[in-house]
Amino acid sequence: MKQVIEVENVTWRREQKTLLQDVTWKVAKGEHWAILGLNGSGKTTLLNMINGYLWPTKGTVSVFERRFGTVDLRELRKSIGWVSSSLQEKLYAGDKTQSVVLSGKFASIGLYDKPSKEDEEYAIELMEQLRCSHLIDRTYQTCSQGEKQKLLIARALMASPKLLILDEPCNGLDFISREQLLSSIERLAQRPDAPNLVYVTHHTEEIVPIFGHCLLMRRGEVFRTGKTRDVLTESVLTDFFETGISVHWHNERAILTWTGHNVEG
Ligand SMILES: Nc1ncnc2c1ncn2[C@@H]1O[C@H](COP(=O)(O)OP(=O)(O)OP(=O)(O)O)[C@@H](O)[C@H]1O
Repeated sequence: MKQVIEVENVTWRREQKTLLQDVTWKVAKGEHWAILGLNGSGKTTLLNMINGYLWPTKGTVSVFERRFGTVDLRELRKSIGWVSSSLQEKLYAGDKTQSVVLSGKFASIGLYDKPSKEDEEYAIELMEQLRCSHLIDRTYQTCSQGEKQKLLIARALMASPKLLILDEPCNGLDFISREQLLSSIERLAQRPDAPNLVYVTHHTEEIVPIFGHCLLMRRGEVFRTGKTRDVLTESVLTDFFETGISVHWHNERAILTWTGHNVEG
């Protein structure tokens, strides 16, 4: 398997609105991508399409070289982890943290099947890797936002996905928790069995060096794809945001400053 995602000339229309317009995006095995775009630019719509929850009006979508329309989507989804705090925030309130992680093995909310000893050990191992094993025996609702995000990533990893989508995982995190979570994600990418990562964010400084490629979405269209260093430049971002942007690289992360005047508050 060489290609993980192949979205070709995809258009999606809903209620006379074109929400995705001729989107082409390819992710090869081993690449980790960041997706950047303003609110409403179509990022979630695109991810829904990759998970087979939406069907393109035009164009084709293949994941793991299997074209939608010819595959069992439920089977395929077992290989895709999607971590989105807004989706899962309320679901596990009273569950023990390790049960939340373990339930990822069964793609269930709550734990209904009896896990094997190996599964239990693997859940603990993942919690250790994500530096959240100290939370064992606590209930999910008592964990902080940053701790919950780590648990949800560990949960997604329980199913050994080949593709892991991290949808704004640093939302609501304080500075330290954010840096800790980014370090966990970097360590995860260095594992020999690491899944391909897709990281959705509004903040370029969260795009750590493991994200070698970047997709810019604007108004339902692909504005630019390419190597992160070629995409996160002053000239590209000034065009993209339609206002003056200066870019300063620090620890191989792009820090943006607004220098333009044509944005109204
Ligand atoms: N089912 C739908 N019917 C009509 N419009 C929709 C539907 N789903 C999304 N939209 C619209 O499509 C546009 C793109 O939405 P989408 O959620 O993909 O953006 P996004 O880039 O993920 O935004 P954000 O960064 O705010 O999460 C928005 O204008 C949204 O209101």
